[in-house]
Amino acid sequence: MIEYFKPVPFSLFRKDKKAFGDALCQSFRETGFAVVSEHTVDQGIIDRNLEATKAFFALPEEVKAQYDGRDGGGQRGYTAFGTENAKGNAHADLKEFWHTGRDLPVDSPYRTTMADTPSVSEVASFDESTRALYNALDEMGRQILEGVALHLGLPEGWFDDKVNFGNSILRLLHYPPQMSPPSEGTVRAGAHEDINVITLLLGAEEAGLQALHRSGTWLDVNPPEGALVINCGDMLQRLTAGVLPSTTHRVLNPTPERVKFPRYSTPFFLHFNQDYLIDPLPGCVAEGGKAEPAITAQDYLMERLREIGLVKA
Ligand SMILES: O=C(O)CCC(=O)C(=O)O
Ligand SMILES: [Fe+2]
Repeated sequence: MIEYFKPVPFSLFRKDKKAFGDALCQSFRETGFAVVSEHTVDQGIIDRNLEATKAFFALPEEVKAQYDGRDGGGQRGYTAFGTENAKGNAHADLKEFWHTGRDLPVDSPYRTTMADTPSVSEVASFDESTRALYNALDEMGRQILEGVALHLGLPEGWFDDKVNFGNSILRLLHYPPQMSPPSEGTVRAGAHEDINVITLLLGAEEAGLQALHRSGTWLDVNPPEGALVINCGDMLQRLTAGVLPSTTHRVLNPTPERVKFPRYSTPFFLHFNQDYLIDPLPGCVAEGGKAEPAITAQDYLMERLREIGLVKA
């Protein structure tokens, strides 16, 4: 029997980057997902972020509503419970979330499309601890992409100048406890694909995350304590002509024993720079991939945000 999501230790990256990239991408090719153990994101940074996350979501609804990011397509700040729906899904997900974006230099040309993140005054450590986690996951993602580049036969730094000012987003997710059963057909997160290049996910130890294998089976993604879940998004799929697939995934409602427990998970959606033209890699097309027309990261993002209801058509 195939063992899906066998953790790939990040220590291998330091010994042999190509071997790390191959192990990671072998898992991506099979399921679109991989689990990375021994990652180097500082535990203190993770803990401080989680503490600030819990404090923020515990604030009164009207306080959180001051940070509503709906005008900007939900790309920064707060999105209330019951707002986002997965593409093609009639029901909104049973979650609320916060988005922290990149802290750009004052004179950055990317400011025209990338808004600042609101500062949260009610939780003293919020701005600092979310920024620290954003930066740590940004760096971790850059290193993961070195492995991906080597696997694809590209120079190891190939992604560096294509993601260094990317519109990457740290999402703090809160799925509240479900003391009474949710209405028919609603789930914590409906089946969807991620839009970005890769996603680095912390906090998936609380069960519920599943990935749809191409055989049609939903696979439980149950990372060991302290591991990172990494998955390919649509932009990486498009770049690799489908060789590294953006796999459909969802978060199920808790089992009866776990209904009292909230779920806090933290995906970091790593994006390309907005002006990067996503053009399929010739090597992947030669491998038998299916090429789609080139599109800029910004145009692609807007197309997808309309589909999930965060930007009105
Ligand atoms: O909460 C999770 O484990 C996954 C969340 C997710 O897939 C998303 O927000 O895109
Ligand atoms: Fe997702």
